[in-house]
Parts: sequence; C-alpha cells; structure tokens
Amino acid sequence: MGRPPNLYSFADIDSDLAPNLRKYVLDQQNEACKRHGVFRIAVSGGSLPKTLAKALLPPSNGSEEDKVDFSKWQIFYADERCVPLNHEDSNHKLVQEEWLNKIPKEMAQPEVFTISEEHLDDAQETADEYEQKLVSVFAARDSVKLPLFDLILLGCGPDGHTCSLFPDHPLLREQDAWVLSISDSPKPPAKRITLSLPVVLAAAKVGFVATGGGKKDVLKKIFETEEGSKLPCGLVNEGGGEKVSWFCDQAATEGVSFPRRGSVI
Ligand SMILES: O=C(O)[C@H](O)[C@@H](O)[C@H](O)[C@H](O)COP(=O)(O)O
Repeated sequence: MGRPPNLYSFADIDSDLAPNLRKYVLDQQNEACKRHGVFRIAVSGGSLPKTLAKALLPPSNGSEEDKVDFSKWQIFYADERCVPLNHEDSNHKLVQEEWLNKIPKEMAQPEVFTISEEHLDDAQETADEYEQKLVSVFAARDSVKLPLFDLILLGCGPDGHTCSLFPDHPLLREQDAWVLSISDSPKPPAKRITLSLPVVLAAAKVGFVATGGGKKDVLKKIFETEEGSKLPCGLVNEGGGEKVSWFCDQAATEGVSFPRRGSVI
C-alpha cells in the first residue's frame, strides 16, 4: 500500500459527521461533473442510508457551492438482496424511504439503477442482469476492463465485510466479473448480488461510513492487525490507499490508532 486511507472521527453524527460527509460527496460530484458531465455513485444498505440522508437532505441551502445536483446523479447499488424492490429487506426500498423519496418533487430526480425483479430466485441471473446495466452505462464490456465509479459509499459489518463480500469467501478472489452473486451470505438474506472487489478498487474514491460503539472492535482489527488487513474492508484499505476515506464517530474509533486524522471541511 502507498499512502494509508484517511480515517476521520467526528464527535457527533448530525452536527459534525453529516456536514463533512456532504462536503466530501459534493466534492466528488463536482469533480465528476467537470470530468464527464455525470456523477456515478454506488451505495450500500445497512445503516449507511440513514446517515447519508442527514448528509444530503435538504439538497441545497440556497448557495451554488452547496447544491446536491441530483439531475447529474446515476445511482447504483454496491450490493443488493435478491428480493422484490418493495420487500422490507431490499436495499433499494431502504434508500428510497430514507432519502430518495424525500428529494423535493420540484427538483430534477436522480437516475437509479435497481436490480431486475425477473429472476430473483436465481442470484447469478440477477447479478448478470445487473452487470448488463453497468455495461450499458460504463460502455461496452470489451472496451473497458472495469466500470469506473466516481464514488462508492460503503458500510463495514462487525465481521469486517463490506458490500456483500464476506471474510474468507471465494468471491474475494474474483478478478473478472463486475457483479457477483452470493447464495450463502452469512448475513441474511442469503441470496444477494454485490460489486466485486476489483470494481470497488477501480472507483475514483471509496468512502466508508461506520458509526457506533458496535464498530470499535472491528475497526481496531482492520486498522491495527495483519489479520484485519485481510478482511474485506482491510483489502479495500490495502488496495485503495489514500483514495479511501472512513467517516466514523468517536464511539466507533475509541482506542483505534489513526493512520491519518483530519476533517474534510
Ligand atoms: O445489504 C447489506 O447488508 C449492506 O449493504 C451491508 O454490506 C452493510 O453495509 C454492512 O453490513 C454494514 O451494515 P451496518 O452499517 O448496518 O452495520
């Protein structure tokens, strides 16, 4: 690894972490729009959507620099459960309820890429269909080796998983496919699809959001031990280096040694 990832620890989620996360996302949005006129972002489920809602809503405080320009957003799921989109386990439903549905109706809405509901009992088919959606956006499969997201926002599980990439799972070794299926996920539901590790590592920026005392032990492991650096979150740190940032609160980082400490704002 070159330079280590950035680990930010904030005193409070609402008044501190959320505005910093907003600034970070807006910086990536603005840079991506300058680069290619759109902002391509992938997001996970778990506790992330709730924190992200605090960061993104309301979409503007009136000033030009502070505008979340959803008209430029193309939103993908970093991982999704193979359930109907209106099912209570669906990450899309969660994201809709937490913030997509709360974007003011008079504003231009983002483009959201959901999984197909056609073959939900076949996780591989669902993964292949989702990969085709990525191909249609990120150009023909043979002309780009990997889709280049502008930003991927992820959570960190208590066992160090991220997306639906679980510790010691063979999916971690997948080098070729963009979207993978898993039918034995240790976190229910068992059938899911997930971006592959090479796709996560190809993104321009990767932001983790991990809050609460329940994350303390796994963060210590990831940042301080050899064993932790082999966990899925640790592999993203190792492969992504300084393009990876962690947005945490003090409860999650108590006693964790920081590679680099700071504030985005
Ligand atoms: O669909 C999922 O299960 C999530 O995308 C998953 O990868 C999540 O991000 C982590 O499990 C962390 O979840 P918490 O933030 O709730 O701990």
